[in-house]
Amino acid sequence: MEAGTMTTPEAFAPAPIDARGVRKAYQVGDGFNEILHGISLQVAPQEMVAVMGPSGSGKSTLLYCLAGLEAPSAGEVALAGRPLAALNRTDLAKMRRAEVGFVFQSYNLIPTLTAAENVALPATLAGRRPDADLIARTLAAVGLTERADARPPSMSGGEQQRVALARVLAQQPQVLFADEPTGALDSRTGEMVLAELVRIAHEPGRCALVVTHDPLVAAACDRVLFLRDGHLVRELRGGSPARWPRRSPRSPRRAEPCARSTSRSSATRGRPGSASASPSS
Ligand SMILES: Nc1ncnc2c1ncn2[C@@H]1O[C@H](COP(=O)(O)OP(=O)(O)OP(=O)(O)O)[C@@H](O)[C@H]1O
Repeated sequence: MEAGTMTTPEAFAPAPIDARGVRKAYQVGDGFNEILHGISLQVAPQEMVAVMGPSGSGKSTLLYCLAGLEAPSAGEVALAGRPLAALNRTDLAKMRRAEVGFVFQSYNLIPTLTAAENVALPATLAGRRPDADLIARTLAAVGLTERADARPPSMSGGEQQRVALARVLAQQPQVLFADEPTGALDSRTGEMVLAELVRIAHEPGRCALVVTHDPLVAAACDRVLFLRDGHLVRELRGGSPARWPRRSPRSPRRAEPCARSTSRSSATRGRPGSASASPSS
């Protein structure tokens, strides 16, 4: 298998997440530093895929490019069959609100809204009347019925993460992206969140891509992709820790220069915790 290319069997097509030759470069001084060197991957309907790799290998950058939160420097990304490059800002934002859910380590909750109002937010932003029954059901699914009227500053990190998850459940997105979704949680809450992610990802017409360092999260996924130095270097099915590589995969060949590049600042970067990671973006 050529480094940087991961394919899904034909039987799974069409893929709700479809990336071809994705490159991402940042301006550094007078030059560019390419972080992703031509990544191709597909995630099939009802599939949950983990992306693992060393710190700095480009996992979050990849997730942000796939989710439409950052524009690739080159290559193509299609979500739910729609090429992102063909969408203007408004349509991209609309599509993200309607079809894409985000679960990040920091929860992007609005502190002045109650848990229930935060869960209702994607519907409110999309101009729909929130479905009170659905909101109650999703809060119950994450064990937060009693906290529906609480506001995020009065909630624990685990509770906030579960509100964020309930918001995604209520949104019922076709494509779910998660960045270290259990990273800040105690093991019991982490297991609950993971179980919900697995359940959502395996519903008809849905899928999930999860960036994680956590072997338990990866083990719950259908496939694990390993990223190293901006290349996809290995793919394992079944997510079984017993079959993971004990040594780091061999470094791939050097990247070719990228076709075009973009710069960004941390202010515009949609890192977890920043506004651009919110469902309102
Ligand atoms: N705005 C930016 N400008 C320039 N370089 C950046 C920017 N954001 C990230 N990088 C660089 O891109 C590389 C990959 O970062 P990224 O956060 O995607 O890695 P990661 O695999 O998710 O790491 P971690 O596991 O530590 O979160 C790093 O070298 C990082 O310094």
